[in-house]
Amino acid sequence: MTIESKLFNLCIDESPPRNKPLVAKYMRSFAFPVLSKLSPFNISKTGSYLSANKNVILQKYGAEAENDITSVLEKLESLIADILSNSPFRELSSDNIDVKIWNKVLDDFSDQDGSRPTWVYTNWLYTECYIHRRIFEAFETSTFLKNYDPFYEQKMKALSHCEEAMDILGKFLIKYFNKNNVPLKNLREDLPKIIKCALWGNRCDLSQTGGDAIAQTESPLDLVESLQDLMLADESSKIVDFLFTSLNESKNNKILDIILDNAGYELFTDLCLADYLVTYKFVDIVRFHGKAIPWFVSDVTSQDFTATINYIAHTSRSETLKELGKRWEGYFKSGQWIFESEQFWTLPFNFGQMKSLDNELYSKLSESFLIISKGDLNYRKLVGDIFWEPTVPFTQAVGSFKPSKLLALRTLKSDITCGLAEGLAEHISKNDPDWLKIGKYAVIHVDGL
Ligand SMILES: O=P(O)(O)OC[C@H]1O[C@](O)(CO)[C@@H](O)[C@@H]1O
Repeated sequence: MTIESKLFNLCIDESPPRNKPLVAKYMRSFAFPVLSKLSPFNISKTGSYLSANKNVILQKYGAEAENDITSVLEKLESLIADILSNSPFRELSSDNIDVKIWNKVLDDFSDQDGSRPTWVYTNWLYTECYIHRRIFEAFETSTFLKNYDPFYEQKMKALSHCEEAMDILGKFLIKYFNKNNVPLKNLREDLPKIIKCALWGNRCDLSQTGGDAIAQTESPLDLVESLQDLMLADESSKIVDFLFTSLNESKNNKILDIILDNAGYELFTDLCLADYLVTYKFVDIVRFHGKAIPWFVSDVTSQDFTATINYIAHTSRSETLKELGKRWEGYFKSGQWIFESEQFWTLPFNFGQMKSLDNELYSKLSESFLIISKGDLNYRKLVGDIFWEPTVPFTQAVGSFKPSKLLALRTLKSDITCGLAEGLAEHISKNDPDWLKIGKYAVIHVDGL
C-alpha cells in the first residue's frame, strides 16, 4: 500500500458536517486536498528552492551552512512523510517563545493516556497552522539558517512582477493626492474602488502555487468593475457610510488596525488603502499587523514589509511608485504608520479565543476605530473555521470577537462561507464546482456597523 493510499483509506468520502470546525478526514472538504496534495507540494517546493539556491546560501552564510541545508532538507522530507502517513503530531522542539504554547495545545488535544492526535482527525485550523509552524521549525533549529525565510525571494519577485498594475493604481492615487481639494462626492465614489483593489489583491497568494508568482497586469481599477459579479456579498456601502459619517465627528487619533495577509501585490494594495484613508482624514494612525515568522508561504513579515516599502520608494522603475513609496516612508518616520507582528497571528487559534488567550492584543484592538481583516485564513479564524450553513449571518459567525468595528476583505480559497443570500451557494456550486478553491469569488463583510 502506498503512503498516499493510506491517507485515502483513513478518510471518508463525505462532506464535512455543517456548523462544526473543519477536519481533513472529510474528503469532500478542501482540507483534504490541501493536506494530502497542496501542503506536501509546497513543502517539497521549499526544499527544491533551498537545493537550487545552495551556492548562494553558502556564499552568504559560509561553507559551514552546508550541514544546515542537509538537515533542513531532511526535516522537510520527514514533515511530508509524517503528513502522508498520518503519524501522531509531535511536540515542537525549538527555544522560540511560542513553542510552550504550541506544546500545551498539543497536550490539551492528547488523550488522557497520552496518545497524540493525528493530521487527518484533528481540527483543520490547528493542523494547517502546525504544518507551517513545522516548516519554520526546520530552519529555526539550524545553526546558520535560524532566521532564513525560504519564501522571501519569491515574495519580492511577486512584487516586481506586478509593477505594471501597481503603476496604474499608483498614478490614479498620486494624481488624487496632489490635488488641493477633492470634492467629497469624488471621494465617496472612489473609496469603494480602493477598498476593492485591496480585496482583489488577496487573489495573489503564493501558498496556492508553491511560491510561483502570480502576475497582476490588468488595471486594478478596471478589475474592480469587471469582477463585481463575482462578489458574493458586498457590504462595502456600510463601511463607506460609516467612514463618511465619522468625518463630521471631532474624534482624534482614530486608529485603523489592518490584519495583513500576503506580501507582494496584496500588500501594495493594502498600503494604498491605508494612504487614502490617512490622507483624507478618515483615520489618523494605521497599525499594520504582520507575522512574526514566515507563514503560509507568502504572509507579510517585518522583513517583507520594510523591503516592500524600500523597493517601491527606491528600486521600482516607476517615478510614480517612487513618489508613493516616499510618502509611506514619511508616515513611518512620523509615527503615523506602525508595523507590529504579535505572536497570536502565528498560533493555531481562532479570533474568538483572543480575549481569553491574549488579552493584551484584544485590548489593543479595542482601541481601534476600525479593524480590517485581510484574506482567507484570517477570515477562517474570524468565523472559528466552522463549516457554517452559508446563510448564517457573518455577525453571528464571528461570535464573541467584538473588539471594535470590523471589515473583512476576503477572496474565497476554502470552503468556509457565511453571510450569503438564501440559495446563492447552491446556485454557484451547481455551475462552478471549484468556486471555493481558487480565489475567484470574494466577499466583503462587516461587523459592528
Ligand atoms: O492567503 P490567504 O488568503 O489567507 O489564503 C490562505 C488559504 O490558502 C490555503 O492555505 C490553501 O488553499 C487555505 O487553506 C488557506 O485558508
